[in-house]
Amino acid sequence: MTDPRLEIRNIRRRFQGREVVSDVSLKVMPGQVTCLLGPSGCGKSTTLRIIAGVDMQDEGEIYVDGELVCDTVFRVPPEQRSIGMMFQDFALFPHLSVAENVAFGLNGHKSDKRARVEELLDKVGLLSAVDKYPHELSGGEQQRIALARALAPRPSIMLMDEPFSGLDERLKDDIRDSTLDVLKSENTAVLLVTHEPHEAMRMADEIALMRDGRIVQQGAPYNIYNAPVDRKAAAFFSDINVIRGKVQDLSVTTPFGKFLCPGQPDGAEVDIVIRPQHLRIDFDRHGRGPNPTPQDGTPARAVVQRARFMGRESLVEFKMEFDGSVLKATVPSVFLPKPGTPMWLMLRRDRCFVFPVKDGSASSDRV
Ligand SMILES: Nc1ncnc2c1ncn2[C@@H]1O[C@H](COP(=O)(O)OP(=O)(O)OP(=O)(O)O)[C@@H](O)[C@H]1O
Repeated sequence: MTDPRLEIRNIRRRFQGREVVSDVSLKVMPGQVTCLLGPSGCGKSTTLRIIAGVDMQDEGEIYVDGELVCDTVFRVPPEQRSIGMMFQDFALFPHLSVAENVAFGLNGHKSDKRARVEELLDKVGLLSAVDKYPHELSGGEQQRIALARALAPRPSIMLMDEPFSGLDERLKDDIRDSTLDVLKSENTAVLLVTHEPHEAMRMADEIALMRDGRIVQQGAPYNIYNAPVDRKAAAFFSDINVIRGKVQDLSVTTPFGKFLCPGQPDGAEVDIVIRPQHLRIDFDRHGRGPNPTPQDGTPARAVVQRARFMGRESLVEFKMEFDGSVLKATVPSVFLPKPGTPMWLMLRRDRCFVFPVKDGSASSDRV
């Protein structure tokens, strides 16, 4: 098996006695994009700065292609780590042309440098801007030039810290996709920091979900989304519904019948978590609903509280007849039943997550 292009092991960093990076380990393979995803202040940027060599860990090691580049005694200087960087403010040099900006970190023959500059400008779709100056370019174009500049010296690793945050919301997805194409064509190993789940899902081969200085879950976007490690991890990617119950004889009673909770002792509290898109809605037939099915379980009667059109989907809030709790369901396209309409809800049991309630996890879903 090939060595990871980048590997960090057991990194810790403390500021004024407070640990902000706690035992973080991860690997990035060549040609792979790993996203370090988490809320503001969880330690993402600090981790990236340590890898770049502009900050120093208190414990742990960093390896590039299997070679140690930094532990707490040995340290390869940042400029010798073959690491490219793109941070939030990717400021180009205003007095240099596009070509000069991209060539900035390049050594060697003038003709070789020019060839590399043109190759990269072609890849980012801005060969025609070669002689322009940064002020003549839009924000998105400047971002693409900054990407070309960072990639020009062929770094084996690219570190990107919220590189799209300054861009117009409507441009972001296009620029993310074209950036990804360029990064893949260069076979660079990328570690991208973001607090936006959508960005991580769109860009990443692998997501490392970070919370309070620790990586709490790591895996392919599909797995992180569909098998979250806990309630907060589920809530980071979408709105969630939470049905809390107490275990009795290995099961919990809910508006949708009994849920099996193997391994949970009597009296233990559990949260049954379901995303709004996994609730199914059916019509009321004079007080009767659809028949139970093995997959959807028992339907539960509910009354529409309110319905809103959200653009791609409609969000409908229901009050459950069983216990007065409120559950949210999303429906593709336009579905706006009137408040007070009785309906039936079913939930895909294979899409529910059951988590034991930990002390202190009562109300907040902040990751
Ligand atoms: N040089 C420093 N001195 C003291 N505290 C610091 C320093 N750098 C970062 N911190 C603290 O460490 C914690 C983690 O910061 P960091 O910038 O790594 O988080 P982040 O997840 O990247 O957040 P954001 O997305 O807001 O940048 C924060 O509480 C921050 O205030």
